[in-house]
Amino acid sequence: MSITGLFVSFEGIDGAGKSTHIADLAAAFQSLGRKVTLTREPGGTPLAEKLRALVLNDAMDPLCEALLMFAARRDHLAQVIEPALARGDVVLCDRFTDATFAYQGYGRGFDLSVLSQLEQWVQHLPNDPGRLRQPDLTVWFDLPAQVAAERLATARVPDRFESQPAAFFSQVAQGYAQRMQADPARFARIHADQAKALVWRDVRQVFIDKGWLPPESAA
Ligand SMILES: Nc1ncnc2c1ncn2[C@@H]1O[C@H](COP(=O)(O)OP(=O)(O)O)[C@@H](O)[C@H]1O
Ligand SMILES: Cc1cn([C@H]2C[C@H](O)[C@@H](COP(=O)(O)OP(=O)(O)O)O2)c(=O)[nH]c1=O
Repeated sequence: MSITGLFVSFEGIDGAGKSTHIADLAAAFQSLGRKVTLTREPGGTPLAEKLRALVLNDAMDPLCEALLMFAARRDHLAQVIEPALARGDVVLCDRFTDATFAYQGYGRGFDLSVLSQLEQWVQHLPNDPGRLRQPDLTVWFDLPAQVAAERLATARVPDRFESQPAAFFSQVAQGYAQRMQADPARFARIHADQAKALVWRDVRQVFIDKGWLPPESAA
């Protein structure tokens, strides 16, 4: 019997807590005997990691930024995500296309219709060009921009996005809210302004409710 692959993306402004919980989810799936592909965007392949280094560090205009995000995504889908899903893996991806709409679209103010067109070109399914590859579930860590800034102040050296002012992240958060409104069935919104253990409890519950993790395996 073939196992169905699962594609889960994790979203939220920088410092929202995605990385903190993705590793625990991977462990929960692995303890069930599932093979997990843990990956991230921009990045996930040698080429896409090179594009990541450029886009996080070098100054460029918003179109260039959007094109590089989708170029990295194209390679990532072809080399990592599609093969992993075909094998039946659980793919846990730290950010995907919602981030491009939220950061380049709502944060930078770039034309959303151009982003939609790029999404069509890059994400059509190899065997079914009429359909787009989208995550089966997107976990959105929703955290006020001010709280995220406080967490990051002590956590790491900021990159080109992390050094943006709180107003930028409020726009990005609005972008995530719009994306969720457009496709509510795909999203699970997590109230990330809680202690880590409570955020983990809520994240875990989303997967239990989907029937993807049994309650006892994730305790
Ligand atoms: N619920 C939480 N409460 C307080 N600090 C947290 C919480 N979740 C994560 N952090 C801390 O905030 C920082 C950013 O978390 P991280 O998981 O790297 O965010 P992201 O991957 O979304 O950018 C880290 O130092 C992390 O330890
Ligand atoms: C995937 C993606 C990320 N980004 C930005 C968001 C983040 O600031 C940055 C890198 O994301 P991320 O890997 O989440 O960084 P970190 O682990 O350091 O929090 O790239 C975009 O602007 N557009 C995109 O399409």
